[in-house]
Amino acid sequence: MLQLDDMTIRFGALTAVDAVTLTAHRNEVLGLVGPNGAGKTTLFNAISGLVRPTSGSIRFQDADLSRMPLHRRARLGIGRTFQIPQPLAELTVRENLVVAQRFSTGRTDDEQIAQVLDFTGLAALAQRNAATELALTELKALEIAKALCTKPKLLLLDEVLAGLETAGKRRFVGMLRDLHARFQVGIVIIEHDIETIGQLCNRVAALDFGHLIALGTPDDVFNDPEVVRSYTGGQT
Ligand SMILES: Nc1ncnc2c1ncn2[C@@H]1O[C@H](COP(=O)(O)OP(=O)(O)OP(=O)(O)O)[C@@H](O)[C@H]1O
Repeated sequence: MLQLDDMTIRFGALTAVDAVTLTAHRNEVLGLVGPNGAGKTTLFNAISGLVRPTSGSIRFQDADLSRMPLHRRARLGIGRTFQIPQPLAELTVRENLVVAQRFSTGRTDDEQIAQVLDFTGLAALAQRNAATELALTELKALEIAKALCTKPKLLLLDEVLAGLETAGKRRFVGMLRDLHARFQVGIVIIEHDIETIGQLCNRVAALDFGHLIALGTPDDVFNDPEVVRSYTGGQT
């Protein structure tokens, strides 16, 4: 479904993503792990169109994304969440969803919005101010709701569970599993919590200094000596 081929992203002298070749299959849940600064968010930015790769290619369902603007990628079915929730100030929860949906599909689908509000547990908060009246878990649910409203085929989730307590995490893992089954959407998730990755992902890709250093089942990847070394800084 998504194919990165030999993709490199440089910021001046810094190589943030280094010759990464990686496929996310239709409907799979792929984890993306690696220490801080490994290049995970930059990889998402390149897929969603915020950053242009220095070289290499990105294909999504046979379309070449390399030079495609942001909104066209969203229209093709690529949805994403951000590490820091970014609700639009002054707007209600529902209005945030309308804006996200219009941006990517060009229209408003009230039924879909109602379904998504319901699914993410935000229906009772639909008229609240999104920027000032939501708790952290609700803001995170809104991030997912905004992405779901765009009717994605592939969801890029950037540390969507970070900062949640154990019970909140458990609830979100359940929601993501339901979402995957109900909306038939493929997921790539950046996540630091090994247990969460194990509960959600079929496969995991590990990055270190921009390199893809391991790819396989969660067990294989987290037991890979190079992955362990990347997290411990060589002190094993
Ligand atoms: N716009 C930019 N300009 C310059 N350097 C950047 C830019 N964006 C990211 N970087 C650098 O690229 C490297 C990879 O950053 P990135 O945010 O992709 O890492 P990450 O794996 O997502 O880390 P974290 O887990 O901390 O979010 C880092 O060294 C970062 O400082």
